[in-house]
Amino acid sequence: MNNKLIIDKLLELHNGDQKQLDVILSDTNRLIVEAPAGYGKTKTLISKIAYLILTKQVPVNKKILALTFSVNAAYNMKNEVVNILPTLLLNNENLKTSDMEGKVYVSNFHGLCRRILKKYGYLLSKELKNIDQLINIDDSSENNLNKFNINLLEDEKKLVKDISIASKEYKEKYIKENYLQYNNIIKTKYIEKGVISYNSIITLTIELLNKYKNIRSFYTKFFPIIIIDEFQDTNILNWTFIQLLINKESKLVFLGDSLQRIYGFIGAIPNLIDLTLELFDMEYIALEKNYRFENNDEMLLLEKNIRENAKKPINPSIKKDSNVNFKLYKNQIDEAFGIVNQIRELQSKNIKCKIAILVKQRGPNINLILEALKYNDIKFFFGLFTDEDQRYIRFHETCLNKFYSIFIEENRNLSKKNIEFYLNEIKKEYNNVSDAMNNSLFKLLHSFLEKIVNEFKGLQNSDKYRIIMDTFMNKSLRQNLDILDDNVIVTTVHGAKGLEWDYVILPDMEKNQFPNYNGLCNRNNCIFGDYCIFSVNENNEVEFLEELSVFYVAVTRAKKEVFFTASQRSFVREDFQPETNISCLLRLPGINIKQTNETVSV
Ligand SMILES: Nc1ncnc2c1ncn2[C@@H]1O[C@H](COP(=O)(O)OP(=O)(O)OP(=O)(O)O)[C@@H](O)[C@H]1O
Repeated sequence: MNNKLIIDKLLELHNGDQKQLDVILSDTNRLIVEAPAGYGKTKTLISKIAYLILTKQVPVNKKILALTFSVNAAYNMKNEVVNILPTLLLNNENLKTSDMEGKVYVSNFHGLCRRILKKYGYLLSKELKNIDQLINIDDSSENNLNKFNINLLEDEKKLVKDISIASKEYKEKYIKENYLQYNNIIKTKYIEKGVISYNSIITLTIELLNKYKNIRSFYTKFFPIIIIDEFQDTNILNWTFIQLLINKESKLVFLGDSLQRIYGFIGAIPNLIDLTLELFDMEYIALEKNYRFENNDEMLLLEKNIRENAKKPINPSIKKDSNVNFKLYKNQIDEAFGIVNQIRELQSKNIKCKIAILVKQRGPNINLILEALKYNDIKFFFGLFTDEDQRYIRFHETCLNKFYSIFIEENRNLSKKNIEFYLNEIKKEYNNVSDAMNNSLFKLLHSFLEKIVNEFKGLQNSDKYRIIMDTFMNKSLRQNLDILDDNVIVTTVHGAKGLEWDYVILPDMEKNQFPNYNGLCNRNNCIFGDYCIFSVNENNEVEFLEELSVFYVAVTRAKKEVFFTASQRSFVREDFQPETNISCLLRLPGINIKQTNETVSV
């Protein structure tokens, strides 16, 4: 088919953005694309995949491997590739999109490893054939081991713990020297109890590919093109694994933003983009235009100034200050009611506007905010589950088991009737108990299944089943917050990654909260005083950048405006604490808080 026509269509779809086009059309074998939030990385990546397929750059019987960090992002990507293909095909009768969607395998790291183990894992342990039935646990917590009666000897316990620490602290040497021993523990003690750990899904795949060169060589050839989105979040296990699939001929495209590395605490490798540039002698393209804040000078300036602080933390070069909305309340009860007023004001201008209240972590203050929202009849979606939340984890296990028995074993299709039956069966498991958490989880599940049926129409049934089961296995329902019809959502910054709302409200902008105590505030270099003026130096720069990344991700979720709030007095365990200070993040160079002291009548 005529490449010129495709390129013209891509130019139109990308509004003539030459940098994005450079990425899409580039034929280099090694490419890194770096760009801040909202510069169109994902959009560009989708077009690149479509372009590679349409211009027949994916050999017969081979696939593009497109990996990302979250399951949801992976499947949205696949869906968008399927949707864009017909647009680019320009009614070319000879090419069918159904023939082409099979040319890309989209997944997250765990999904891909699980698939490889399902096929060939029996070479390491027979039971891995049934990997879908094994319960996935995080074995950094001894409680989880006890829960499944996994009895480890003292030295085994130590090894399990050290592997988890090594993966979080990117201790590559330790992992290379000890992962086989760790795998042996999994094979002999976990699997017989019907359990597998998240880390071992990767380490077992590493063992398999290292031991069986023919399998490794098969996958290396099967995936001649490897694309990784959100590359900055790759941890040492993922990185060790993916390098096994790369050979001299592999075409690599990695996209990311080093400032959005917010999974440092679970081991995302620092400076991975720089390391990889050197290691693979990659070509580098930076995208140049911010589309999320295209017509919003204030947000553009705020985003730019935060980045300047990340670029040169000690002496950032700031041309112009960004004025931000900040309200300081007497105490946290006032803050909660102040947030209610803020929402009312925004909704009075546009009742349908989308608002997110994002918190760094769950704490007493957010409960006050939830109470105030309820008291004032403001409808909201409760999305404060974390990946460690036992109820959240159990919900996914229930959904997976029921899905397996109803749709896989009984071979039912995803009809409206069957989905309704399935949802009712899940509710029955919960004795129809409806509290805030259950209601949210039911709603999330319902919306997620509706999305698969209505929006993912173009995908084959097998793909839809895989998306659903992968989502349950990865405990990823919360990554679907963006499809809810609720206008107000309360969630964590980590839960909001990759999503966007019209307005974002960030409460708790106080010392010990954001940044939190363990992150920065207990460091000697933080000068507590009337104001927390944080001075960055080489001893605290790493921690500073971790906090700044979370702050950056939180701020850039707002398309229109972000509102910061804080309280003078904090309300912890029903006791008032001494005066708090306003977060040092709000007094970074380049950020000017238009502070108003608010009093609220409750
Ligand atoms: N060339 C373009 N023309 C018009 N809109 C665009 C263009 N590129 C991106 N956009 C829009 O800008 C928004 C942000 O794009 P996208 O999500 O791809 O950015 P991103 O760099 O992946 O952001 P983040 O890092 O926050 O995930 C989307 O709504 C997208 O459709």
